[in-house]
Amino acid sequence: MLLPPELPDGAHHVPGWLSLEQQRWIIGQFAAWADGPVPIRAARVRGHEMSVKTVCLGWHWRPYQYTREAVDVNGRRVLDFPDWLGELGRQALVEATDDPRAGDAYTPDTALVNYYDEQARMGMHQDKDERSDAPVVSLSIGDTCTFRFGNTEHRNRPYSDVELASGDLFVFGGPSRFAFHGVQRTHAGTAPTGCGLEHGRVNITMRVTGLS
Ligand SMILES: O=C(O)CCC(=O)C(=O)O
Ligand SMILES: [Fe+2]
Repeated sequence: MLLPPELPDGAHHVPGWLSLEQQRWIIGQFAAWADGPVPIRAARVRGHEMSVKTVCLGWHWRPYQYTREAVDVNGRRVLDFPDWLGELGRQALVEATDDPRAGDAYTPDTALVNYYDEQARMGMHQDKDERSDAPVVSLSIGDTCTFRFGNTEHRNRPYSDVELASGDLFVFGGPSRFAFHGVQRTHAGTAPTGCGLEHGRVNITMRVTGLS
């Protein structure tokens, strides 16, 4: 029998957490977010465009800083972080951790919404531009990807390769909040019918910036 990979403390994978109807609805929102006021774009890291395209809510992220205005795109303020997304984040924490209080104090104020085409990847990195150790809640829709979740020390082993499919929830908090992670590849043609996306993968990570 193939057992799911073991994850370090603070990391949780909940397959199929979002219904197809929720996935479709979120993709409808994504289509509007991607149009602007700050259109979706590939952020530049040390002069190179990332293969992933990103649109942000609440705070605009660019390597390696958050601002209210998208100074590296068109200078406009990003859309507000929606209340429904924060509510979903609190539910996600409760269900991922099996702790009914886990969401009580969770008030994410930014979401990075990434679009991966079949070539896109994301190298191993830590999410550490936030001034908060509150958990990151990640939702995936569309094609399955191979997500590598590692340790807080470096990019190398030990790590676990997890297949994140459409509707899956992944949470990393506590001792895993600053673990290295990345997307090794996406698997073209694996998005389920009815998820709202025919090609590619959308990932939403909500975070607490700790900024005001
Ligand atoms: O696409 C994913 O599953 C992870 C995205 C990610 O690590 C990030 O946006 O920092
Ligand atoms: Fe990340």
